Amino acid sequence: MSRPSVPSRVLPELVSFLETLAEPHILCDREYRVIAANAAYRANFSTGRSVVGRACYEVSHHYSVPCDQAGETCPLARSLKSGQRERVLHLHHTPRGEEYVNIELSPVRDGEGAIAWFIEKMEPMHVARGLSDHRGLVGRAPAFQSMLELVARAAPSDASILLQGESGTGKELVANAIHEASRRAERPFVAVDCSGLPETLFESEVFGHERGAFTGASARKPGLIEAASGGTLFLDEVGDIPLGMQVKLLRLLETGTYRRVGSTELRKADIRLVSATHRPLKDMVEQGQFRQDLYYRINTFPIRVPPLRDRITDLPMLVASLLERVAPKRQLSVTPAAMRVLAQYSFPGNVRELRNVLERASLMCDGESIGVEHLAEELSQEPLHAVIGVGARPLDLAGMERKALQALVEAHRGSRRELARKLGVSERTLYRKLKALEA
Ligand SMILES: Nc1ncnc2c1ncn2[C@@H]1O[C@H](COP(=O)(O)OP(=O)(O)OP(=O)(O)O)[C@@H](O)[C@H]1O
Repeated sequence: MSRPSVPSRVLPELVSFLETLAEPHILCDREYRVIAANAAYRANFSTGRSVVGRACYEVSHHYSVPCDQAGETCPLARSLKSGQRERVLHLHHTPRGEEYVNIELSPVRDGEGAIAWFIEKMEPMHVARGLSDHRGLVGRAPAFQSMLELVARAAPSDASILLQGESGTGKELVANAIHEASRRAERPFVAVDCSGLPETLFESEVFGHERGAFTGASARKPGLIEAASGGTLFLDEVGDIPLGMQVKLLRLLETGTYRRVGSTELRKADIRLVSATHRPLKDMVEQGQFRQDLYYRINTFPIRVPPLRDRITDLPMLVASLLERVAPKRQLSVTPAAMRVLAQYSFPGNVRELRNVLERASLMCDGESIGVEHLAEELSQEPLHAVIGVGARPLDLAGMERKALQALVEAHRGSRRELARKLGVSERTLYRKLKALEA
C-alpha cells in the first residue's frame, strides 16, 4: 500500500518531540505499523522485544488483524473516518498482564492536509482490572467494558455523574473509581448514604451545624461537604432525599455555596458530585417525588451499571477475586460443578449477593475446594443439567438422577416438603427416591 507523501524531515522531529513526553506515546502509520515508541512507553509497556516495525494490534492485543476486524473499536480506523482525535478504552497486554489502557489517538497531517501518521497516547487505567484482583473493579465482559469506557471519559471532568443500577451492582465501587481516575484523586472521597436519613439529620450531616443550632448541637460541626472539600461527594440512594432537602441540594449545585445549619455565613463548596440510585428517578420526577430541576443537575452524565446477569462471563474472574477478598489467607477455589450452579443462578442481589454466597461457602468448606454442597440451597433450584454437568463422563439415566438428587439434598436446608415442591414431585415420590439413595 502506498504511503502518503510526507516531508521526510518531519519525522525525526516528531519522534524526538515524542521522546520528551512524560506519558507513554507511540507513532503509527496508516497501515497500523509502529514507527517509534518513546522512553515512557518503553519503560511501561515494553516486554523486551522492540515494537518498532510491528503492527499495533499485534503488540497490544496479540491479534493478527486490526482491532475492528476482531470485534473491537479501532481508534485508528475511527480517526481515519472522522479526521479527528479519538479516545477509546482497551484491554492491552502489558508486562504486568492485561490492563485497561486509555488511548488517545491524534491524526497528524502532511503538507497537503492528508492524514499521514497517528500519535497514540496510552494511559493505564489503574482503577479497574481485566484480571482477578483482590481490590477495585474487576471485569471484562462487553457490558462492563462499555460502562468503564464512560467512566474513563467522564472521570477527568468535574461533571455531575448519576450511576443507575440495581442494588449490589457495585455503584459505590464505580463512584470510587471515578474519584480515583479524576484530578481530585489526592483529595477525600466522602460517601453519604441518603436512605433513611431524616430531613433534619441529613441537613446537619451534609451542611454541618453551628453550636446551639438545635437541641443537642453542643458543638460546632463541619458538614460532609467540607470534609469532601477538593474531592468527591458521593450521594448513595439519592432518590431517597426528602423533597425539602432537594431544594437545598439544588441551591448548592446551582450557586456552589451553602450555609451551615444555624449560620448565616455563606460558604463556598469545592466538590464534585457523584450520585447513585437503584430507583427509577425519571419516573419519580413524573410522579412528583423528585424535583425535575435537581434531576437534570445531578444527571449531567448518566452511567448505567450493568447487573451481574448481563456480564455473567465475568463470573469466574469475580469469583476468584471475591474469594481473595473474603478469605485472604486461604487458597480457595470453586469446583467446575459449583461454578455451573453459580452461572445458572440469576443473582437478584448482584455482585454483593455473589460475595455473600462465597463468604458463606468459605465458612461451610473446611478444605480449599468449594463444591455444590457448600452453596446455599436456593442456588440449587436450577436445572438439573447444571448440577450434573454437560459433557461430563456418560452416566446412565438412573445414575444421573441419583447424582443430581444427592447434590440437591446436600445443598437443601429446608423441609422435605419444600424440596418435593421444588422438584415437582409428591412427597411420597421424594421419600421413595431418598430411600433408594440410602440403599
Ligand atoms: N466489578 C466488581 N469487581 C469486584 N467487586 C465488585 C464489583 N462490583 C461490585 N463488587 C462488590 O460487590 C459489593 C457491592 O458493591 P457496592 O456496595 O458498590 O454496590 P452498590 O451498587 O453500591 O449497592 P447498593 O445499591 O445496595 O448501595 C461490594 O462488596 C463490592 O466490593
